[in-house]
Amino acid sequence: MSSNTLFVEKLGKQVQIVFDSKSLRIQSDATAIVPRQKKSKKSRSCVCLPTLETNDDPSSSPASSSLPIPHRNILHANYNARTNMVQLNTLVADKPSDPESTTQLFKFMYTVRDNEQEKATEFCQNIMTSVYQDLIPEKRVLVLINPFGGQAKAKSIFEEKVKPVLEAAKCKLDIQYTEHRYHALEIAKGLDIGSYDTIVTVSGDGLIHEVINGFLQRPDAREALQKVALGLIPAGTSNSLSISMSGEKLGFDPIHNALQIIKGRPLALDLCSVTYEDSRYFSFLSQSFGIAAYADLGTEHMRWMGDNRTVVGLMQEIFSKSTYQMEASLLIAESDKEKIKQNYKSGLKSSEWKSPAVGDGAVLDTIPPLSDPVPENWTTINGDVSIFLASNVPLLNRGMLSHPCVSANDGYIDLMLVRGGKGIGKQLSMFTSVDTGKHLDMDLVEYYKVKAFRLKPIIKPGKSAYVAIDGEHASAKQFQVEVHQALGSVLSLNPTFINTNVH
Ligand SMILES: Nc1ncnc2c1ncn2[C@@H]1O[C@H](COP(=O)(O)OP(=O)(O)OP(=O)(O)O)[C@@H](O)[C@H]1O
Repeated sequence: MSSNTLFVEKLGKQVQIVFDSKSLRIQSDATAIVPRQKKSKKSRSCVCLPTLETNDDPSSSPASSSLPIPHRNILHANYNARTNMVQLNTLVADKPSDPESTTQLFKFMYTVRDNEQEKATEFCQNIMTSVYQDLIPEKRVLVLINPFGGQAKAKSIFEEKVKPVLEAAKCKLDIQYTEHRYHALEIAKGLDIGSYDTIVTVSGDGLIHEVINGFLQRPDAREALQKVALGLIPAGTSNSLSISMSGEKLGFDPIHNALQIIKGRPLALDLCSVTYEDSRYFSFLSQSFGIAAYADLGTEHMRWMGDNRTVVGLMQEIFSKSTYQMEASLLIAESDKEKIKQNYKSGLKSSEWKSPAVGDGAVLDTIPPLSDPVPENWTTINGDVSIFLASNVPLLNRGMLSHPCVSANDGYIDLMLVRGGKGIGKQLSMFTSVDTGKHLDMDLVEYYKVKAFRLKPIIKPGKSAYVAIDGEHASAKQFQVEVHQALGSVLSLNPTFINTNVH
């Protein structure tokens, strides 16, 4: 695409808008001043559009002009015949050279010169076609907000940071506050899937779990999952899926996540079915037994600590030398840690967008029912463990890169296993390495790629046992898990989870 220029006016002065195959530049607008996002109701400060260099000559080279705004950050362009103005809604990076920079919403409005109305219409249409290409512009979005999520900050995060950005992209918003536990599940289960392009949760991981399960309880589960991608606005304490997609900084940034909803593509996600004797549901994050499950569930009374409570819980368990007894059987695809690392690295290099799985109807398991004997080709491990932690995401918490070789859609569950009796010192050094993923290289850490597993907790007299599925309490009875490759999807700007820099 060759560069395309529109001359417009602001306060009687000429401004030049240049749009090319990479970016949009607004030149000679010394008054590009817009209100900064409100910090409090009282303050309303202003901020100038960052410029590389000011230049008053509109015919000069576009290269020596205002800061380029990349296509990804252009939300909307429109010519309004009634007001005779063009409006350009964009996100501008606070630190343009930093790929992890925060951004702010900027709206530019200019008067179109006489006899240039047709050109202005075409100019804006061209911008919209180029910046959206095969993506859906002006998405129809169902927003579910847990008013109590993330220490009750979800509402203000949405109203103050996210809604203005989605509205600037002219998304059509239906906003619903969840009123009780499982409300989000009921909404997803009864959703008219032809009415929305995406369903967005403003919450922690709990609401995401409910939406996925609501879809999977429908007779048209697969169609629902294919048609309505999930969108995330992190407003919980851990936000495990969000940080696994965007990293610990951007994974908590509401504006980055709003952009992900507007400009993201469906990133296919492996989901797991979890089956007990009398129930079956789906998990998108983790299945845990042992001290990590205790850290999640036995520390609810320490919620005021935020995500630090899990670290405190782990320390309690290590120092009290806790172990947990179980019988587990694994359908192992790979058990060699070096091979797992090599496969992860080569998968990351050749990463392309993988489409969510196609199909229709309900999602059935392929492994034998729980009442059948364990198949002969499964590997059984009996005894005491300190950690049995299966995951579909690399980062289960900030600073907890427990599963550095997870791929979003390779069709495997990553299992980290630490057997019992490994000593306080070794376990402590494992936990101090888990933030970088280096614990993987320690002998006490076993790491498997599995297709399915069966786990039977054996509760020791006088002791509690915890099973956590997606960080929530689950029954400590026998259950089994099977992974379903690329069954779900979430809107993402990247075709993979974060690069965990495995060596
Ligand atoms: N109005 C409501 N009243 C009570 N519970 C609710 C309501 N809306 C949602 N919930 C429940 O709150 C649970 C937790 O929600 P969510 O994951 O959004 O927040 P969080 O617990 O703060 O996040 P995290 O799991 O990351 O700590 C969900 O399981 C959901 O069922």
